[in-house]
Amino acid sequence: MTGPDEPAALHATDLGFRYRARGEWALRDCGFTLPRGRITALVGRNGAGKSTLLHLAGGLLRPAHGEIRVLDIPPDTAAARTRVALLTQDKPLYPRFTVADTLLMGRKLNASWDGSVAERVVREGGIALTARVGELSPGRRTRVALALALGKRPDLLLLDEPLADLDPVVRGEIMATLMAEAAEREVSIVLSSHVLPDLEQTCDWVMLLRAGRVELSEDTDTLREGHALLTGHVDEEPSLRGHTVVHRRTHGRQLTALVRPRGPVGGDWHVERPGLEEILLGHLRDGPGAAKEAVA
Ligand SMILES: Nc1ncnc2c1ncn2[C@@H]1O[C@H](COP(=O)(O)OP(=O)(O)OP(=O)(O)O)[C@@H](O)[C@H]1O
Repeated sequence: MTGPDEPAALHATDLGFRYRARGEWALRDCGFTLPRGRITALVGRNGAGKSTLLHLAGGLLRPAHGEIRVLDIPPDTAAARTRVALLTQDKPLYPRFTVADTLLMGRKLNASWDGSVAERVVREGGIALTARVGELSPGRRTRVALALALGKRPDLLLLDEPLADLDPVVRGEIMATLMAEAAEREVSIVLSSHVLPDLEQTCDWVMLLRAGRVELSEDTDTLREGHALLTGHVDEEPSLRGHTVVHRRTHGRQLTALVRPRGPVGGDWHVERPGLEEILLGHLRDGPGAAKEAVA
């Protein structure tokens, strides 16, 4: 976790939201700080609350409870609208506009517009400025929407599943563009994604939501160092008492356990350092909050 005085990209206190006054809570009791200058992966099962959180951060929704701040200011202010760009899943673009028209609209709507950045992002995807947006493939439309968001020169970029409809090559290209932008301008990026393998090389902070609550919010190195993948005979299992077993599976008499050790682990285990994907999958399958999810 970051300290309370460190500048935050996103900061929430006791945040709650429900879509209808009497409906289920989509987010509840969320308190977290995402540090600035990082690429944060927002992960969680379907319906965990990722889009809701990004919409709250983008000022499209208002909290029913608690508070969320972006770059230490409220999201529904003019200052936040200038400094924060949100790319939603539906990527609202005008299908009859050409790509050039779309970028011109970006210039007219944003005082801080940088056409060279937007054009570079479009050009890198081999997209003609004369192409009509409605005739582009979904992946190319995503790139145009991203160009519009980056051309705004935001300090915080919120991306709701930007990789969902892209092939692996384009996903890699988009992630490279985002990383370059983050490194060059220290843009803070928060992106929700189900494509775990793509997050390993790019994200340096992870927040995992489960049934509307924050289960993890950590630096990825700390997360890797804090987990161990143990393989051994099932009879060794009692030695795991007192440690957090995030996920376990057996194959015959062999037990493999993803563990968050609380001190030295006894027993006769083969110990490996798991990758980020393995850690996140373990938590998503049945991390500590899984029982709560089952009844949510
Ligand atoms: N417009 C809406 N009206 C009512 N309930 C909604 C609406 N949008 C989302 N929800 C509910 O809020 C909860 C959180 O949904 P949300 O879309 O934020 O999850 P998510 O993690 O983004 O899911 P996914 O990975 O499927 O996109 C879910 O229970 C969902 O059914």
